[in-house]
Amino acid sequence: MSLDLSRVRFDRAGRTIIDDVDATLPAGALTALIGPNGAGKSTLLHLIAAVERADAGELRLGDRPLDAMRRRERAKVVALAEPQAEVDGRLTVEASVALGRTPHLGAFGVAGPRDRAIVDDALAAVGAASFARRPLDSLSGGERQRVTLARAIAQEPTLLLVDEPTNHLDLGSQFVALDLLAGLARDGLTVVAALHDLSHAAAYADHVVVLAAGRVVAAGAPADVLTAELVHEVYGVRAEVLVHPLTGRPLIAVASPGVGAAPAGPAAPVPAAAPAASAAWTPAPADPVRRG
Ligand SMILES: Nc1ncnc2c1ncn2[C@@H]1O[C@H](COP(=O)(O)OP(=O)(O)OP(=O)(O)O)[C@@H](O)[C@H]1O
Repeated sequence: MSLDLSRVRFDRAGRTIIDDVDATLPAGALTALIGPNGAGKSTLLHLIAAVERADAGELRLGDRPLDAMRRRERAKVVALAEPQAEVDGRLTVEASVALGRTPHLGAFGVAGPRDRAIVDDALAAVGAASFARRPLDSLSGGERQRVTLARAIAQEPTLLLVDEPTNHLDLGSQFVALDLLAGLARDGLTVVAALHDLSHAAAYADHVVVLAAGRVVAAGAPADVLTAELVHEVYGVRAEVLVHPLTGRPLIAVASPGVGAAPAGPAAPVPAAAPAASAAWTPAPADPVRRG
């Protein structure tokens, strides 16, 4: 089911943090929510997950307003995985992931074989089965991040919200996490991930929503939205959009305004003109990617 946000506003401490946001996050797709620090990404995820309540506007999942759902029902359909989720650190990984089943348990709160199988599958999906019996507070940041994701997956939601899913993860694990989210979207889930790495968004997202100062400044397919102009306007950095040599997806190369500029001072040589921006990157023969 798609998620539709209509004129959503949220004020906090006399400031408008989310400002008249309209967006459609498609069903069965991975939407990347991007934007600079403080843009409002986490806040928007909190409004969708009912951690906070919007001051105005409507949030609809399919044809149902989220606010019309009872708390338990909403907890069944919407899961939020965020790095700062507060869970007792003395719990084992397994017990923590089993909390994801809470909205689905009957009146006595007893987990059955199906619940346990779902927890096992979620642990396996994030590569956490080998440390399932360890207490949370013994884990590294990356291990903990995987457990947070497993808990949300075990919730079997219709809408999965993930705040910075690659936080703390090593290079290989980042791709495992993103592959997992993209796979869940292919299986029909509506997945929304707040991401900082624009190349991750370009590589994995079906849809991108760009927030800046609480407003949607662009939305659409990654190749249409993630342009050099947009990156400069929103992040204030120079960018060039290349073609990834391995995947063919957009690859956003960025540099701070100072990098590549002429050194200061009278003795500085006059720099050669910068090469014109090219739409595609052809790796040189010596490129290690090509040699492999
Ligand atoms: N409890 C609060 N009281 C006052 N302001 C808040 C509160 N929570 C968030 N804000 C402000 O709301 C704005 C949006 O914060 P939010 O965490 O949603 O941004 P973000 O896009 O997720 O940022 P980041 O990329 O840094 O995680 C920020 O300016 C933040 O300081």
